[in-house]
Parts: sequence; structure tokens; C-alpha cells
Amino acid sequence: MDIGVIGLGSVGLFIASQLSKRHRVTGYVRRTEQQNEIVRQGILLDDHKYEIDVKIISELKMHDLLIICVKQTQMDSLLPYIQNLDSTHILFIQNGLGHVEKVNGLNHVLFFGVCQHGVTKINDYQIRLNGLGQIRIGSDQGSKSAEIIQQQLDDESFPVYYDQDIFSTIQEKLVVNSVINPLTALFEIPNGEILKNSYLKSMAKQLTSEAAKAFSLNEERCWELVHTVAENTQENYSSMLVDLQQHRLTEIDYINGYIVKHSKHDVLLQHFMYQCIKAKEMNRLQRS
Ligand SMILES: NC(=O)C1=CN([C@@H]2O[C@H](COP(=O)(O)OP(=O)(O)OC[C@H]3O[C@@H](n4cnc5c(N)ncnc54)[C@H](OP(=O)(O)O)[C@@H]3O)[C@@H](O)[C@H]2O)C=CC1
Ligand SMILES: CC(C)(CO)C(=O)C(=O)O
Repeated sequence: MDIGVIGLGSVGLFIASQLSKRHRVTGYVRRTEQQNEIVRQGILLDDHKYEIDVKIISELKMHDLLIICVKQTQMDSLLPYIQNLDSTHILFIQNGLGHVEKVNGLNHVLFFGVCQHGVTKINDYQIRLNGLGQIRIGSDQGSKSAEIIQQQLDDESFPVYYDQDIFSTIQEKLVVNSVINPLTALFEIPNGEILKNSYLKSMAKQLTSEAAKAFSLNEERCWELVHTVAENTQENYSSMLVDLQQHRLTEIDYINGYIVKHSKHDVLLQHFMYQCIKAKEMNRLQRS
């Protein structure tokens, strides 16, 4: 397939590198420094070098499939480029929610996915894989085309699954992120600490319960997921903590903020966490 990957950060660099083994891949970036680095160095992962074409986003053209790997906070700047394209297949890979409503009117065949790999960007062309997971994709616009895309992307070393109920999977991931991300960002700790400190563990349980209720999800299953993810990524720093440390906007509006905005139940703790991170975000952005 001819695939365009938009946004070569941690996730985009990883997906582009893995798909380049079997597909023609073009990466789209917004900075010429990054374009030049990838042209010179390729994408580096564990001593392997992967070569892809790299273009600036204003040069975006049609591909069989476009995979969008920008953050929720960066989606608005991207939409005009996608709106202007002839109809094609587009797969969105984001944490949180907000993007689905935003893009639903687009004249393309839309797929949504979650990335369960843990990837860290070392620099503009180099990444580290902290744990191989999987990518799950699905759609509400007909399962046939989602299954065809899944089969094309799936590979032994890069598992991609078709998920009949992708929106529940996205909600479950949102619940996990609404617990681990703000707690670790607030207390400036690696993910595993929320299970080791009994006070944090109790807060994590209460946040999970509220978030699960907001989406009418099973509380026990959600707590199991939070537990498993915190354990499997115990050494990692959450993306929210890293965003704050690097004085960038976090995805809080699309995670806890989304729950606060859409829940029919009281979500006082989620709201409190939301305000804590917004306060910290404001503080960091004012100092940068
Ligand atoms: N990292 C991880 O392990 C995981 C991340 N996720 C989710 O995946 C999504 C992406 O995360 P991640 O890769 O970590 O984020 P990054 O911040 O590492 O990458 C986002 C990239 O998008 C680029 N970008 C932003 N706007 C545009 C634009 N208009 N055109 C082209 N490129 C653009 C940014 O460029 P620039 O560098 O110039 O700003 C950056 O390289 C997020 O929703 C995240 O929550 C999900 C699971 C795991
Ligand atoms: C799963 C987790 C919490 C891993 O760090 C993540 O998705 C993030 O940091 O945004």
C-alpha cells in the first residue's frame, strides 16, 4: 500500500518505521529541520535504520491510507490539509476523545485506533520502544473496509487487530489515561508509583470508579486495566508528565476534561484532577 503518516513524533516514527518494511511510506512533518534529519539519518530504532520519504505537511497528497499521529491538541492545525484532499481512507490514532466528533463530517472513510505500544522519542529521528503492544482499529462506517485495512497493516512484528467495538476500547483507554496520567503528572512520578503508594492507589481506584461510571463501563474491568497498564509501564513517565516537563500543552482537555464535559453522573474527583493539571499547565506555560 501507499501510506502517508502525519506527525512523526513517538507514535508516528514508530508506525512509519514498522510499515516501511512492507509498504511505501511517506511521513509528513511540519519542520524542515526534522525533514532534513530523517532524510539524512532515516528513522533509528534499536540499531535498525528505516528509510521513508519525508515531506512537509503543506505538500500533503493522496495516499491509499493516511495515518494521523498528531496529538489531540494539534488536530485543529491539521484539519484544513485533510479537508482539501479527495476522498481517501484515514486512520486516527490518538489517546483521549474529542477528535471523533471533530472529524466525523469529513468526506473520507474514517477509522479510529488505539496504540498500546509504549514509545519514547529520543530526538527528531530516533525512538526507543519501551514495550511492544498492539494497535487496535475499527470504524462505525462498515466493518469490511476496516478489516481489509487491518489485514494489510498486520505483521508478526507489528500486530494490528480489528476491533468490532473500537469506541468502547477507546473509552477504556481514556479511563486508564484519566487515572495514570494526571496522578503521575501531579506527583511527578513514574507510572508504577501509583500502585506502590497506598494513598495514590486509593486515589487511583476512586478516579477509576468515577470514570467507569461516566461511560457505563464495568468498574472492576477498568481497575484491572489501570492496574495492568501501571504495572507494565512502571518505569515510564506518562505523556502528561513529559508534556508538562517540556512546557507543552497536555491532552487533559481530551481526557479528564472530556469526562467532565460529557458525564451525566457527578465526577467531582475527575474535575478536581482536571483543575490541578490545568493550573500546573498554566503555571508552566507562563514560565516558558
Ligand atoms: N507516546 C506513546 O507511547 C503513546 C502515545 N499515544 C497517543 O498518540 C498520539 C501521538 O502521541 P505522540 O506520538 O507521543 O506525540 P508527539 O508529540 O511525540 O508527536 C506528535 C507529532 O505530531 C507533529 N505535528 C503536530 N502538528 C502537525 C501538523 N500540522 N503537521 C504535521 N505534523 C504535526 C509534531 O511535530 P513537532 O515535533 O514539530 O511539534 C510531533 O512530531 C497522542 O494522542 C498520544 O496521547 C498513544 C499511545 C502511546
Ligand atoms: C499508557 C500510558 C499511561 C503510558 O505511559 C499512556 O498512554 C500515556 O503516557 O499517555
